Amino acid sequence: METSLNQEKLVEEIAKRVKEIIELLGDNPNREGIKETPTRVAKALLDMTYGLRTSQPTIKVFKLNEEDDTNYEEDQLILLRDIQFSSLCEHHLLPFIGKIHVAYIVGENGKVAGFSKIIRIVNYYSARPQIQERLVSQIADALMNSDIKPKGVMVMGDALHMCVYVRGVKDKEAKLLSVATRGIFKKDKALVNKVLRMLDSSNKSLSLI
Ligand SMILES: Nc1nc2c(ncn2[C@@H]2O[C@H](COP(=O)(O)OP(=O)(O)OP(=O)(O)O)[C@@H](O)[C@H]2O)c(=O)[nH]1
Ligand SMILES: [Zn+2]
Repeated sequence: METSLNQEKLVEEIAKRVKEIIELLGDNPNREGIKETPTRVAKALLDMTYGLRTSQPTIKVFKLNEEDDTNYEEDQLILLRDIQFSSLCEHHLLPFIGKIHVAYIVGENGKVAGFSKIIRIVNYYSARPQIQERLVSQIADALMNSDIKPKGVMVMGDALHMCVYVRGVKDKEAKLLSVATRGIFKKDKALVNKVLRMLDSSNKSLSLI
């Protein structure tokens, strides 16, 4: 984690530059309403990019069948849906916000990931300048390379990009959907479609084949 000393220095240095930007934009950075803004912006930027300065959270795993004799289904499909995320588009440093869905097939070791740890991974890779396609790929790789050693992973992002919403083309409806597949999901299109149906059984157009 960042030390508070580093954090204070960073806030100070970034705030200095934000103050200059406010001036360049034509506002008075010393007026009452805005004089604390450079510090607030600096803190917000640091908060939204903490993933650049910290290491990836550990994915705690549990072994199915460790303490009981339940006959767990082989190749169990696990889907975490509707993980809300916000990230910063690397082209404009504006937020993109939406949902990430993560599916995986339990590997031969019978290990599963702690639910919250996957959300921590989503948050971690979101907390940096990003593009959505890289975000879903990094989450997929983090799970594939973790101790759960799944047979496959599928990560889907569904987000509104503020750089498209508030500026440029100003499209307020367009959402970007991106999917990263690893392992068995690369070969088994029926499995991919099963996940898509689970995510939205009412929207048949989500089918990829
Ligand atoms: N594929 C993808 N594109 C993104 C993402 N975030 C932003 N973009 C796009 O990245 C592109 C950057 O294009 P540029 O032409 O360099 O930027 P620009 O002049 O601001 O483009 P406009 O947005 O069209 O005004 C734009 O088309 C953005 O919509 C993302 O996560 N994935
Ligand atoms: Zn952008």
